[in-house]
Amino acid sequence: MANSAQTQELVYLVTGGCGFLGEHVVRMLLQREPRLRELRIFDLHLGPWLEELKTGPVQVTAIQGDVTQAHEVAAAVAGAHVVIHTAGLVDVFGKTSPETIHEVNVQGTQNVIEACVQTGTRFLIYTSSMEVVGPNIKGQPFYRGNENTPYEAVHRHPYPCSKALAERLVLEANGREVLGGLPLVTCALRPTGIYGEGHQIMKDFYHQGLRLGGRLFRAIPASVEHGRVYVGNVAWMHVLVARELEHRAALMGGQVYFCYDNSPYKSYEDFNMEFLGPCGLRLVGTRPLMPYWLLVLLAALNTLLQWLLRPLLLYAPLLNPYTLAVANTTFTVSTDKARRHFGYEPLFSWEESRTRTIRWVRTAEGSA
Ligand SMILES: NC(=O)c1ccc[n+]([C@@H]2O[C@H](COP(=O)([O-])OP(=O)(O)OC[C@H]3O[C@@H](n4cnc5c(N)ncnc54)[C@H](O)[C@@H]3O)[C@@H](O)[C@H]2O)c1
Ligand SMILES: CC(C)CCC[C@@H](C)[C@H]1CC[C@H]2[C@@H]3[C@H](O)C=C4C[C@@H](O)CC[C@]4(C)[C@H]3CC[C@]12C
Repeated sequence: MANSAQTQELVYLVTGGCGFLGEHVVRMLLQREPRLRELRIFDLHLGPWLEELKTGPVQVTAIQGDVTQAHEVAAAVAGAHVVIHTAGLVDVFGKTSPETIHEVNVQGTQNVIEACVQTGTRFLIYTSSMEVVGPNIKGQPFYRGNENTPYEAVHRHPYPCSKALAERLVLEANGREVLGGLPLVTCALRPTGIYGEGHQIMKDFYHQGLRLGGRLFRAIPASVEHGRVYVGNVAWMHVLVARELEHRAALMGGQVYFCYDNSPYKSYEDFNMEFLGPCGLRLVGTRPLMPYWLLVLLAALNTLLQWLLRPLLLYAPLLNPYTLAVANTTFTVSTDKARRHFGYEPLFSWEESRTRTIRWVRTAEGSA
């Protein structure tokens, strides 16, 4: 909790503060940002857990609002020193229309930028995604790449398209004059696949394994490496960037940083087994049990079914051509840019991240 010996003067706003990552950012700020006076949490859906935070030394203000509504965003931003914009529609399963994804992720981000400019907020941190880079539509591998690795970032899917556009808006806004005449300082953080307490897809795989008698069946070759990063470390990076942006504006303004830690490079499924294994699941097969062409066919069939069933119900399975392409393409990051620019070191070791995640999966056992 905040050390009362230090002056509590800062007001932070976290958009999407009730989401998977947002909640970790909120809790991390309360634990590790002693200069915080007020923490505003802006989200479409407010969680009941916010109540317990309201008894601490920092004023916690919960704001139910929609980033697509410019006036709601401006009211929430007014008077904040720092905005951490994590709100977004994370949908690669076709649950939402491309128009809605664009509206929330792109227009919502534009609204946040304009609110900063109009109200005089100088520091904006945007939660971008690895998918701004890739995997691209050609399925080219990105192997242990960094922020400067050349890669043909071409997308068709609405989610990566929206994240790429929003990231560009944020970076281009760096240096814009805000109310009061000072320049806006922005930067973007690009997590790879985040895991940890609250990771819904991990829970879905867990329950699917339980339904299948404690087994999951390998679908993707073990050689396809997938970048993963622990949610606590992603949150810590956000807190550090927010803290350092003012002092290192010339260096950090307009920059992108991949989020990384010491989580091992593994295939998506093998990585999940690091947690699901100790919870009693087994991954069957050292090689994929189905030929890849059959997975491609099933994924295409799912797209067709989704389209046919749309008037009746929402059919949004995990497997579709896009998720298959992402899962089947190597995308891993190896960089130290965050350490060089703002002194980032992961707060949680791999062992601790793993232990915490296993503990969470176990507690999620009965909550299908
Ligand atoms: N989960 C990942 O693996 C991952 C990886 C890279 C980047 N990201 C990015 O991190 C951010 C957070 O992702 P997450 O996994 O925590 O997702 P999440 O869905 O758990 O959280 C997003 C939050 O945004 C809120 N939100 C959605 N639409 C809103 C709107 N119109 N107005 C206000 N709030 C709205 C949601 O209610 C939710 O609380 C997103 O921007 C996402 O693109 C996530
Ligand atoms: C082929 C099936 C058996 C397996 C399907 C797994 C699939 C649902 C997983 C694989 C990779 C996952 C994505 C990856 O971790 C990174 C991100 C970036 C982030 O911005 C949003 C989430 C997303 C797209 C993950 C979604 C689920 C994916 C596609």
